[in-house]
Amino acid sequence: MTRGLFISFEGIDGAGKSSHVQALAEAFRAQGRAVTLTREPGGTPLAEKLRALALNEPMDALTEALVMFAARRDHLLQVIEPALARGDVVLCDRFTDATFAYQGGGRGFDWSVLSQLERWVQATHHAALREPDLTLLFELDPAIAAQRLAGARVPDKFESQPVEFFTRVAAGYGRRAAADPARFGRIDGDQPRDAVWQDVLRCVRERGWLS
Ligand SMILES: Nc1ncnc2c1ncn2[C@@H]1O[C@H](COP(=O)(O)OP(=O)(O)OP(=O)(O)O)[C@@H](O)[C@H]1O
Ligand SMILES: Cc1cn([C@H]2C[C@H](O)[C@@H](COP(=O)(O)O)O2)c(=O)[nH]c1=O
Repeated sequence: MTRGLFISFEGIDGAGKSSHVQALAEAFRAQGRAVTLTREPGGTPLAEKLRALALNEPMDALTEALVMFAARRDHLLQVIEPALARGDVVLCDRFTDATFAYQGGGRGFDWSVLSQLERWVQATHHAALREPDLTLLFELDPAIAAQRLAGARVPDKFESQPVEFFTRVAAGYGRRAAADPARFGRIDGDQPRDAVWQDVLRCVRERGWLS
């Protein structure tokens, strides 16, 4: 049976990851793979309710981290693990690196507490610590990301944060990538869309997952 693959997409708000999630799903399907396309926070009815709270209601950093991990636990058990067990390619728009980047980097919440929560939440019957096989990290200067988002949509609680917040979020992502460089494909988001897409394809092809 084909082994499941777990790929997450990360970056500060406005870094330009979203359209590439759909395109990568189509590339895998064109080669005969079943794809589960999902997102965090969210991906199940319960986790989508938690998403609405997390993105709209004011709360302290620990509460925010707990809501993200509660949503993740439900999503992992209901969607991600069953899909990987079937042999699907799971493409997830954000996963745990976002909690380290936003709650750890952006909000300044304790990194070691997040690591403990990660170990509890991501231990399942199938894996001692479920993590993506590949994380595509879209990197873009926060000032450019803010310009791209300006006027594009009504900002949520995170998108309304100042550029300095996203500078700390980007540093949080950098810290996660430095700790586990083999898992990360770092993509320069400050390029035309097609060049970004070619970099996405290169990261997946060099692992032998797409021809
Ligand atoms: N390579 C690019 N060059 C210029 N603009 C881009 C590029 N990629 C995306 N954009 C534009 O930037 C904005 C943000 O893109 P997108 O929604 O894909 O970002 P995102 O990383 O998914 O953000 P979020 O996580 O907040 O949803 C959109 O208006 C999109 O059209
Ligand atoms: C998983 C996760 C997400 N966030 C933040 C990051 C974004 O601002 C929103 C999600 O919005 P998107 O448009 O779907 O990217 O939530 C977070 O703060 N912590 C997390 O763990």
